[in-house]
This record gives sequence, C-alpha cells and structure tokens, in this order.
Amino acid sequence: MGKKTKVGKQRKDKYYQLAKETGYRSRAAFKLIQLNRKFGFLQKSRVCIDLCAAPGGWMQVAHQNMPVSSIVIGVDLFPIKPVPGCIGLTEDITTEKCKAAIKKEIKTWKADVVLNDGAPNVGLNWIHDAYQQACLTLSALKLATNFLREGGWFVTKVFRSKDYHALLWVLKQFFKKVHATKPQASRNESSEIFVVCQGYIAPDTIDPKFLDPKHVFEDLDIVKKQHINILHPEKQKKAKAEGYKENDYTTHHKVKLSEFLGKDDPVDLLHGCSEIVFDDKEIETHPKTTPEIKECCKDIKVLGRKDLKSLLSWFKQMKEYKSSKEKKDDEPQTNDENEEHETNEDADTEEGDVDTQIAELQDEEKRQLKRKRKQLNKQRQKLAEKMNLKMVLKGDDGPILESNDMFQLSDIKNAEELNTLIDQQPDTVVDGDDAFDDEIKLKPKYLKYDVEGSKLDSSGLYYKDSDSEIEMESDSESEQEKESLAFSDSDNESKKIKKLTKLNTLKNSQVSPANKLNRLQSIPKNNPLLTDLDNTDPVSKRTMKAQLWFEKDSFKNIDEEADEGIDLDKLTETFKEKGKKVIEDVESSKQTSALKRKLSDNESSDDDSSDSDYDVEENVTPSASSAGPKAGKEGFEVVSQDPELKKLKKTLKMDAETLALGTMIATSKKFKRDLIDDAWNRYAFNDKNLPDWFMEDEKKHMKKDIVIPEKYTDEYKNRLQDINVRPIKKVIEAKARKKKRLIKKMERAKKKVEAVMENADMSEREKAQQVRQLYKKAQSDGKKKITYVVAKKHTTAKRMKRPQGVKGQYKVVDPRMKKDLRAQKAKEKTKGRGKKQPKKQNKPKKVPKKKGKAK
Ligand SMILES: C[S@@+](CC[C@H](N)C(=O)[O-])C[C@H]1O[C@@H](n2cnc3c(N)ncnc32)[C@H](O)[C@@H]1O
Repeated sequence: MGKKTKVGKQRKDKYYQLAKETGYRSRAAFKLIQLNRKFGFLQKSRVCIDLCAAPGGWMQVAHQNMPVSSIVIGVDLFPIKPVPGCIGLTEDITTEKCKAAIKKEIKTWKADVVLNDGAPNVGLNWIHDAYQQACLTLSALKLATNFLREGGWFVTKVFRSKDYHALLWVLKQFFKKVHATKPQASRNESSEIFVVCQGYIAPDTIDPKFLDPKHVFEDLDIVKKQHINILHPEKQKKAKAEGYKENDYTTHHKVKLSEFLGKDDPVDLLHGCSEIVFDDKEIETHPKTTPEIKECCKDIKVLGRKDLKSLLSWFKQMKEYKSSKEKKDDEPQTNDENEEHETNEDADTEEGDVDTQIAELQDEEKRQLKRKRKQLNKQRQKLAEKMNLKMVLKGDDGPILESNDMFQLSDIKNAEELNTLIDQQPDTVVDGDDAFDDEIKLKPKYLKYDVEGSKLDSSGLYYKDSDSEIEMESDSESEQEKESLAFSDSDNESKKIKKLTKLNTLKNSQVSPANKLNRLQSIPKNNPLLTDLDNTDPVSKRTMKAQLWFEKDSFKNIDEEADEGIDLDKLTETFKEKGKKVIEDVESSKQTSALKRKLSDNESSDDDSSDSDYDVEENVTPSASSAGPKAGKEGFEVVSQDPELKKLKKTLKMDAETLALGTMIATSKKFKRDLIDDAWNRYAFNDKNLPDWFMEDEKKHMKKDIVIPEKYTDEYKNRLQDINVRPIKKVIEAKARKKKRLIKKMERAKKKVEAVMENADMSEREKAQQVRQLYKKAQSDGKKKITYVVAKKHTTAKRMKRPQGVKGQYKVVDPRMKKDLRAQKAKEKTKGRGKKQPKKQNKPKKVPKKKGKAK
C-alpha cells in the first residue's frame, strides 16, 4: 500500500492555500517571491527567461515584479497556459531546439535574469533523480551562459546530493557571488535549496567541460577542477598534488556533537565539516536545541550568515551548560553526606511526587482559569457584537428572573404573618422627609422593580392604571371588604397594608394577564391583604364611567349651545347618550369620501336603514323614534350593531384625510358644528315617495363638500408615509444577520491579513496586493456573476469564443430562447386587440401535395 497523497483541500500547507487565495498558479511562486525579496533581482530586470516554468507561477511573479513592458519568456516541456504579458514556449531545455526557440523570441536582446525551477520526472531512486536534477541544472546554466548579459543573475534550484558541491563549484566559476539559500516556502523535508548567482562574468570562451555533466559530476574530480581557470583555460596551472587525507575519500564530513562541543574555537571545525551528528541525548533534548538548530546541523555547508551565527551562539550556551553541570558533579561529597543522601533519597522522591502533584494541580487550576477567562472574553465579544448591531441596548439587562424569596401575596395566610412581615426592616433607607422618601423606606428589600412609572395617589400609595383592573378581576369582592374592615381599627396599620397591597399589585402588573388571574385565584380567600380599594357598587361604577366619558373635551360645550334651536337641542340631548358612537364612527372608521357617500345615501333614501352612519342622527329626530334605540333599565340606550358598518370599519383604512377630519372634529368645535349642520337639511326627515330624478339630482348637489385644509392632511400623510417606509421586523432581522455575517467574514479576513503582514518574507507590494485580494474576497457575496451571451446564428455554444467586452464567467444561451421571449411579450401586448371585429371566415388551408408515395 502506497502512501496516500493529499489532494486539493486536504492539503493544509499554508503556501498552497495562500497561492489559491491570491491567484498564483503554484505554491512555488512564493519561493521566487521570497528569493527576490532577499536579493532583489527582478526589480531592475527587463528581460527574464524562466526555464521549466509550467504551470507559470514564477512567470506571474516575474511579470508582477519587473518593470512594465518587460519581457518574460517561460519554457517548459509542457504547454503553459498563457500568462498575460508573457511568452510561453514548449521545449525541452536540454535540447538545441530550445536554444533556437528562445533566440527567436529574444532576438538581439540579452537576458538580465535566468530562472530555473526544473525538476525532472522523478521516481526511479533518489540517487538517480538527484543526478538527473543536477544535470538539468547544468543544462539551465548552459542556456543561461548563452543568453545572460554581463552582470546578470542566475537563480536555480539544486538538490543537496553528492553532486551539490560540484555544481556549486561550477557556478562559482561563472558568477561573482553565489548564495545558497532555502526560502521559507520550500518545505523543510525537501532536499531542494536555491542558489542565487549574482554578477555573471560572461567569459569570452567557455570550456565545454564546465557544462558537461560527465565531466562536472565525475567522482573525485573536484580537487582537480579547482585548478581549472575557466576564463583562461590555456593559462591553467598544473595542480599541486596534495591527495586526500588518509581513509577520507569523500567531501562530506560528519562530526560528532561531543567533538564539536569539545572544541574551543568551533569555526575551524565548522569550516571543514558538512554535518554535526547528535550523540548526546541531554543536549539533543535541551530546550535551547530548537528544530532550527537541528536542521542547521544537518547541512553546515549551505548555512547562511544568520544560521551560522545562531549555531555559534547555541554552541556557547551548550558549552556553558556542560561546564556548569560538570562543576556540580565534581563537588566532593562526604561519606556522611552520601549516607544521608541515600536515606533522604526516598523521602525526596516522595516529596518530589507531592511537588509534581501540586504542580499538576496548579497547572490544572491555571488552565481552568484561562478557559474561564476565554469564555468570558467570548461572551463579552458576543455582547459587543450584539450591541453593535443594536440587538441589545446598553443598560437593558433583559428580563430578570426574580428569586423565590420574592414577596408573594399568597404566602400571607393571616394577619399575624402580615404583622411579622411589616415589622421586618427594609434594606433601602433613603433620607428625606417627604412622602415619596417615606414610601421608599417602606419598600421591602425583595421588591426589585422601580417605582418610576407608577403614580402616587392622594393617600400616598403607588398605583398604576392597571391596578383597578386586577382588583376588578377578583371575584371575592365582598369577602375582601370584610377582611379589610377587620383591619381598619388602626389607621396606620391599614395604611401600611394598603401600601403593601398596592406595591404587590404593582409587581403583578408586570406579569401577563393570564398569570395575574391564575395567581389571584390561587390566593386563599381569607387573605387579609385582598381588599377592594374601591368600595363603590358596580352600578354606580358604571354611571361614573359614563360621566367620565362625557367630561371629555368634545362634549364640554354641548350644554352651552342653547341657542341652536329646538332640533339642535334635541340633537345634543341625544348626543349626550349617543355621543360615544358618533365620535367613534367619525374618528375611526371611514374615508371622507365613503363617509360623504354614506351620509348622502342615507339622507336621500327612504329605507329604514337604521344601521348606517347617518342613522345615528336619524334616530335622534322625533320622527324617527320608531327606528330609534330602546332605552335600557338604567337609562342607557341599546344601540344595535350594524353588520354593514362593522364590515366597513374592517375594510376601510385610516387614510390621511379621514384622520385629518377626525382631528378637526376633535379640535375645532365650530368645524364639528358646521359638519353636523351641513349634513342636516330638509330632507333629513325621511320624506317618502320622492321622484327618482329628484333623488338622483339631490345626491349630487344637496351636500356641501367638506374642505379639509392641506396642513392637516399633509401632516397625516407624512406620518403614514413614515410608517410605510419603516422596514418590517423580518427585513431588519435579515439585514442584521447579513451585517453580522459580513462582520465575521471581515474578522476572518483581518486575521489572514495579520498573518500576511507578519510574514517577513514578503515585500510591501506583495503584502498590499494580498491584503487587497483578501478584503475583496471578504466583501464579495460569494455569488459569481454570470453574463448571458446569446449565441450567434449557426454557432454552437461550444464553438463560441469569448465575446468582446464580456468579463468573468459567461454562459452562451440559445438564441431561440430570446426569440421565444420576445414573441411571448409581443403576444401579450396585442392580446385582446381586434376582438370586436367580426370574425373573418378562415380560408381553407391549402394542403401541400406530398411528394412520393404515402407509406
Ligand atoms: C516544479 S515545476 C516548475 C514550477 C514553476 N516554477 C512554477 O512556479 O509554476 C518543474 C517543471 O520542470 C519541468 N521540466 C522538467 N524537465 C524539463 C525539461 N527537460 N525541459 C523543460 N521543462 C522541464 C516540468 O515539466 C515541470 O513543469
């Protein structure tokens, strides 16, 4: 079973993901980005040859970093998908044909930089593959020597194999400076490194042996080669035969760590060694021996200045550590001490165990604390988010669950319990002499609600409008009265009881009505606190209600209008009783036009439609007594509910005019009076058997149009507009959700941006580009915009090229769809036309003669 390779999203590699996000064709692009950031060879280059370039990641980077209108030529065995502004060639870089192809493109120009990221198809065995790669690099170098200008750059990938040093040596012959480096984007486990060669020497003649793999990689030839003068091969001096050290026939030298640490001056040793092998477990597991140090020890030859520095500082630290340890060990121990040491050893181990346990517990505690803090932070963050979205308002804690020790009316069974409760000292004591302060002092500690919003009545009690309702709901009024009488001996005491009762009802007023009723029903009936504060009997209560009704402003001057004449007097009389209905009808139900229509209909018709709007006025006239309402027992009239009116009320909406009319009726007595006057005419007495033509004519002209000033209607129009413009709750919620999603997306993008900003291997330009792309992605709604293009005649969708001016994703659609749609629209336009015209007789269709015989 082979090793499973990770595909697509499974690959968690950060550069792979980053390449996907930023649109680079390969993660290798970041290697070139990092190399260029370090050496800056692309910025001033005008011509670049990218060898082994597919799929084109390096070409993209080169094009982005080189000046505008620079030339980038990419060559690969496989075709490269066109990179905008670059030239792609499909050639084998080891062949002469490839050289000719490049020459054709580059013409007389010289390249400023030659790149090579070549990796041959590998798989036989590592030694073979490494050799192939070294040969490919040499081929790349050969091409570079053909096209590079003097002082140009050659950047190549090299595998660290036995041929590495030979290759490096050759490169050093052609370039002033040769840097071997491993960019961060290159995986640690890969043996590839990148060699950046700076300042091409451009020799006039080159010994072909330098570029011949057979010669370059020939075993044991390195020493010989060191004496070849590539610039002037003819002046070559004969090498002084030094030979190899005894039993040392390789260039790869391993040194043990203990040997390395034993040296006083490690530089000399580092000079000659290729690898430091760890033979000391203690040092290997030491916290200062980081994975980077271990990695550096593996290949000393490729280390840069920085790496060497860190290796040397580590060397110092380890040396100190070793010497201090040795000192400790060397300290003489007396025999007694040794014995004591042995006896105490057990105790020490026990103590050690306890210590470790304590340490563990402490660790656990710390972890828990950290977790809690994290949770708290999360909650805070969520709350802040909600507050940002205005889902939660500052200072509004939402509904508070009251504790069970809340004051419960049902808990008090008798007077004694009540007394003990009253004797309890309140928690809150507010200084002050006025009545309000006294009330606060009396407030028991478990009453958590605010007294704001409740009013103080004459007896110094808090009350809310809903209080009376609650009391009315109690069906044991008489019993409660009795109970309250029992407590009326002492004035003070009864006051206190009243206060408590009121406070309790205040509390109950915050509970839902259903709960209120349930609670009241569950309270024992002999509870001394359940008293009806309103002692009046139900009948007088109702008459009082009626009186209150007629104390409204709209009825105030009705009595004063004595000079209105007999009819009006009667009218006002009846108004007193029926006023409520008139006002309700006028204020609440109709649009003005509907009202007018209704009024005129009723005036002119002979019907006894006693339920119409005008009916109310009709009923008050003496002649209409038969249709009038019946007087109830208590002097109240029973007015029949008009089903038509009900329907009208339901269907009619309060428009601006109706509301304005209502306002005018309520605010201007004169207007109200005029309105009634205008509706009152000689035909209001239900004259019967009038001719139809007369009725028709009267309908049009007998009523005066009501003129409503625009300032009233405008005001209501604006108000209604405001209401209509306001979005519904669902829309607000959806918007809030969208906003929340966007904020989350932006936060995620922000984190990614932070990671990009912290990346030291990227230039400012690259960072800015990536940041732009990340934010752009975060702000997009994720839906791809598709442009629909109608296919040309006789062209299939597959064959169609991208039409001009169409960007992004597009879809080619059948032209018939468009045609059909147009036809459908045209059909709808002409629908119904020519219906009235008499039908033409269809001519009989000609039946085409069939050719050939029918089957
Ligand atoms: C690691 S990829 C290069 C990736 C490239 N630098 C990028 O950023 O997209 C190595 C490429 O070397 C190419 N290659 C290998 N041998 C070659 C040869 N003899 N001539 C041309 N290209 C070759 C392979 O086809 C492969 O596409």
